[in-house]
Amino acid sequence: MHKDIDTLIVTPEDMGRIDRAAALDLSSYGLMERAGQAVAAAALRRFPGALRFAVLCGPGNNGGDGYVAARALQEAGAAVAVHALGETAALTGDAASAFACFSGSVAPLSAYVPAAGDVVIDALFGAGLSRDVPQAVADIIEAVCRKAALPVLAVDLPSGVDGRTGQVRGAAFEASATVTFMCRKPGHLLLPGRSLAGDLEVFDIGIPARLLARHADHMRVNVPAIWRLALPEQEGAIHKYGRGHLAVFSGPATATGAARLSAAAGLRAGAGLVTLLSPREALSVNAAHLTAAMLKPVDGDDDLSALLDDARLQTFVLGPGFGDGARARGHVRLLAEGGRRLVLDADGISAFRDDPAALFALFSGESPRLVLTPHDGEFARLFPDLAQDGALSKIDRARKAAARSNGILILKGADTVIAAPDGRVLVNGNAPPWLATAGSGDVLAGIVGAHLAQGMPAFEAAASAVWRHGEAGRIAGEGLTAEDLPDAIPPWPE
Ligand SMILES: NC(=O)C1=CN([C@@H]2O[C@H](COP(=O)(O)OP(=O)(O)OC[C@H]3O[C@@H](n4cnc5c(N)ncnc54)[C@H](O)[C@@H]3O)[C@@H](O)[C@H]2O)[C@H](O)CC1
Ligand SMILES: [K+]
Repeated sequence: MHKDIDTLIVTPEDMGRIDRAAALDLSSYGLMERAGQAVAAAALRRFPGALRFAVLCGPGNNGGDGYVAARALQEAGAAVAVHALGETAALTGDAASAFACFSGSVAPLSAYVPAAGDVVIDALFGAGLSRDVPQAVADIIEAVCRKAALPVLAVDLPSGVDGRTGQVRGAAFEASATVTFMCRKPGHLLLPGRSLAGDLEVFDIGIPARLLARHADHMRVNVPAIWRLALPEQEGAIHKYGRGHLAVFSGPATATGAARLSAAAGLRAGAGLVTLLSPREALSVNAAHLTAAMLKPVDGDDDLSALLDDARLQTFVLGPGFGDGARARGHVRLLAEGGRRLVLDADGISAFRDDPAALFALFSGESPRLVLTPHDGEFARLFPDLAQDGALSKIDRARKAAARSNGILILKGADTVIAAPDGRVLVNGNAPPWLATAGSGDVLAGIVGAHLAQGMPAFEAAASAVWRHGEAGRIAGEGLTAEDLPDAIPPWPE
């Protein structure tokens, strides 16, 4: 994976480790000073019309950033009201130093009365939030966000958002913007944290990149730089078999549309050839709607076995509109035993709900050639224990599921997570909300299949497919239907 730190995602726990390591070489108060100054600068830049900045400071270093910001705002000539949660005498370390440098008055949090023209600087809790927010904080959040509807600038994270999971602990501010330091945290990217954070600014407070790289896990934002080197060759006229042959299983005559969407997306995403494998009873309905894709009859395992004699057929999509669970299981077994690469989606996933271990056993023990594309409901069918474990973030769930299945997980949603068995994880961020429409997943499965067919490694094939799918959603625009998506799949990024 590429080495840039701008795409790194760092858990609050790892960030704490990084801070401590940085404090060996640098002044940790210096880091806080830069953090607080950056918050003040963002506040002045974003809210030039503010009548007053209400800086709400918590008991830890997030509060410390708040005191630095309050001082900087005051020095800039802005009106500032500072309110503290808990006793300021109990502040320790850098937060105590920041408080000592602030010369204005500090009132209790409970005394804050939101006023029109206020901009709230939320420095109550950041990376150190360890439990649900106290009732007094929930009340202030209600007063600020719901009753007074004031703009909020959050320091590091909106208070109440768990930086590790993006989940709300009791209540959370809804910020117009958030200033965080060095790297994004999972809570900035996973929902609902992502929408509560508003516009995110990542400010460099001077922690050396080598420390970030040394302590960070293998979590990143899904950007083209990560998989660009794994893109298929684009040069010259490549023979259509050279661009790979993708096969997509169709459902019965009453449910063929989903597979055709996958097939159309596969062609647009660059597969040289796409063949729809259709039950005989659905051949005519499929034939009536296909132009560029080819069509072959497959009813049972015997038909499929015969087809697998063709070594050019290496990549399959099974699941969209497929229906029949028993048939799906039989086909998946043949494909696995035949060493094929498989995108398993929708009904293909559900087919293994009674015995997920049987699926994982089929694809165990070698480099991943299974890509699973569940939404949350399908995920719970294969990984019920992970789905129910409230302590896990979406990143944790995808990662554990990838390790267990020896497959690439695309755990779908507006904050899709892509995970590999070796621990690599990407969080996707380019999907517009209107991409969540019927058939959208079928298109994604087809793009993943096309990338696999072109020889990309499974993780990179999946990540780039999720990204192109998101771009297609943007290009097709609001109000799109899934039928619009294949034509909107963009070329590979430069
Ligand atoms: N490199 C950086 O990112 C830097 C970040 N800085 C800021 O420091 C905070 C993290 O500070 P920390 O003291 O670890 O945590 P918090 O201030 O978020 O809160 C800890 C504090 O609050 C108590 N607490 C936790 N949860 C609750 C709760 N639900 N109810 C009541 N009290 C709670 C806990 O016991 C502690 O006392 C980071 O976010 C940045 O803003 C630094 O400026 C340096 C560089
Ligand atoms: K905060």
